[in-house]
Order: sequence, then structure tokens, then C-alpha cells
Amino acid sequence: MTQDEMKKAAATKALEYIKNDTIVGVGTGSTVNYFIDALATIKHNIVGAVSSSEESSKRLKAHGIEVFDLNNVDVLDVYVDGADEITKHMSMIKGGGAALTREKIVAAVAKQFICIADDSKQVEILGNFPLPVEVIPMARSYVARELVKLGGDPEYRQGVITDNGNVILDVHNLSIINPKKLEADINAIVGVVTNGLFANRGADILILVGENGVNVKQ
Ligand SMILES: O=C[C@H](O)[C@H](O)[C@H](O)COP(=O)(O)O
Repeated sequence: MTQDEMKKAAATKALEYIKNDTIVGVGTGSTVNYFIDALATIKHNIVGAVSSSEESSKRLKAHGIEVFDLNNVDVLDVYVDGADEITKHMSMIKGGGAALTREKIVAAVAKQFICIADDSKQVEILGNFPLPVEVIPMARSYVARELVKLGGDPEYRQGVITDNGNVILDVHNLSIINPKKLEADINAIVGVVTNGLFANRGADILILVGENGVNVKQ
């Protein structure tokens, strides 16, 4: 199986968790794009979706799936999203596509976070993938200095503006021994909107696809 076939298999498996007549939380990225395409095949069974990015909203609408404003949605059973890295404890690094803040908001509302991924995303310890941090533009240099104090090596993601009008610092060389604490510590820096550690609210179900097929962990 190619990596794309693995992503598609994980996305297709996630359909089993979608209940009829519900609004579905939808993440962002290349794996989620396969999920959106799969969701389109059952679009007449669902009410619509809440999306974590302009990119996903566009794809959902192109399939004729209604996209709701999260402010008008009280209950979200499931949120389906990919990850850049995930551990056996279901902690993740996300935000490779700069959608981390909206992803974290939709995930916070959802009862269940279903992570879909190919097995290259599974790691023992988080941090090989540089940790994305969304920052208010005027605070960029200050936040970068604070991230150095936390032991990281921040790099400005040139030319990228998030859907919220902010910038991204990718933090290299962090040793992420305690992801929950680091998530809170980085979020406490003034000027940080949020960071890509999903540890305090990790995944509830992991659909991981490798050469041996589909594995579901919960
Ligand atoms: O901001 C982007 C998201 O966190 C993605 O879910 C993450 O980067 C994984 O994306 P992909 O499925 O393309 O590897």
C-alpha cells in the first residue's frame, strides 16, 4: 500500500463512526481530504459539517455538504482529523497545515476525537516534527525569545498567514517529556494564540493504517 492508499483506508474506516442525522466535525489536511471525499458518499444521511479551516470548508461545499458556523452548533458527536505525530498515549502534534487553532476549538466541542493516520505518524516521543505555534503577528519576536527559554529553536514560517490572520512559529529541538505541561506552558506566553500540542485533549480513537492493514485503538 502507498501512503496515500493508507490515508484513504483510514478515512474510509472513519465513516463507521458517523451517525445519521448529525453534524460532523471535520479537520484539515491531506488525510482529511480523503475523509471529506468519503463523507460525500453518505452526505444524504448527515445534516452537515463544522470545519476547522477555509480549505476544508471549500472542499465540503464543493461536495454539496452544508458547513455550519460552530456558534450555532450545540452538540458535536465526533471530530475527525489527522495528525503530524501521535503517541500510544494519544497525544499529538498538529498544525503542519497551520490549522491548529480552529482544530483545537472544534475538537474541544466534540465528544469524540477520531484521529486518522498512516503509521508513519506514530512515534514514541513527540517532537521530531517541529511544534507549530500560532502567534499574534506583533508578538512574534517576543514569543520566539520565550520559546528559546523553554529550550526550543523557533523558526518563522515565512509567507504563511493562518485563517485567523496570525503567523506560525515552528519550534525545533524541543524535548517533549511532558506534553501536557509543555502545552500549558507555551499557551501561557502572552501573544500565543495556541500551540499544536494536543495532549490535554488528545485523541479518543486512533485509526492507524500500515502495511498490515487497519488498526483501531481506543
Ligand atoms: O494543520 C494541519 C493539521 O493539523 C493536519 O491535521 C496535520 O498537519 C496532518 O496533515 P496530513 O493529513 O496532511 O498529514
